Amino acid sequence: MLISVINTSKHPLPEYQTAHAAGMDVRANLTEPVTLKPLQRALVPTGLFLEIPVGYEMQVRPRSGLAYKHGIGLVNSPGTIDADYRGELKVLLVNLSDQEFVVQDGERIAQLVVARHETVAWQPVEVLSDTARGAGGYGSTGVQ
Ligand SMILES: O=c1ccn([C@H]2C[C@H](O)[C@@H](COP(=O)(O)OP(=O)(O)OP(=O)(O)O)O2)c(=O)[nH]1
Repeated sequence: MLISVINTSKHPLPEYQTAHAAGMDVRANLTEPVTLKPLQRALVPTGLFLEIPVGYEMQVRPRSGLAYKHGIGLVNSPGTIDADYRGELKVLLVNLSDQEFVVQDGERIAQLVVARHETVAWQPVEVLSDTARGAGGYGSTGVQ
């Protein structure tokens, strides 16, 4: 699919690293590095402005390498980019490690997955259909 994009960053557009990857790695666009102390968060700019087709959303997801090696995640994982959003795409990083982490300009900080979504209209009713599960949840079938 095609997504219209304005790239005000000094970096290449997000790209798939392998032929069948689901996520495109997106880069930080910084004038100076951002230091994240343990448990600190930061809204990191990308310099990208998108027009996602109606009926689709973009999910901003963590990169497992950054998570595993440095404890870097997303506060709002996954972030949701709406089709009608015209502002700058930003990434809400959090440092979940016990050591400082420095985000460098151009660093691949997250990945972007585009997905179709439905738009719901509610149908209020008095009764829902019976199922074997009923109201069971939260481990009702066992936890192993
Ligand atoms: O990680 C994110 C999450 C959101 N956004 C942008 C795009 C999205 O369309 C908009 C609103 O996001 P969301 O709906 O998650 O925010 P909200 O807290 O519900 O705020 P709002 O009242 O503005 O919808 O902010 C980002 O750039 N990065």
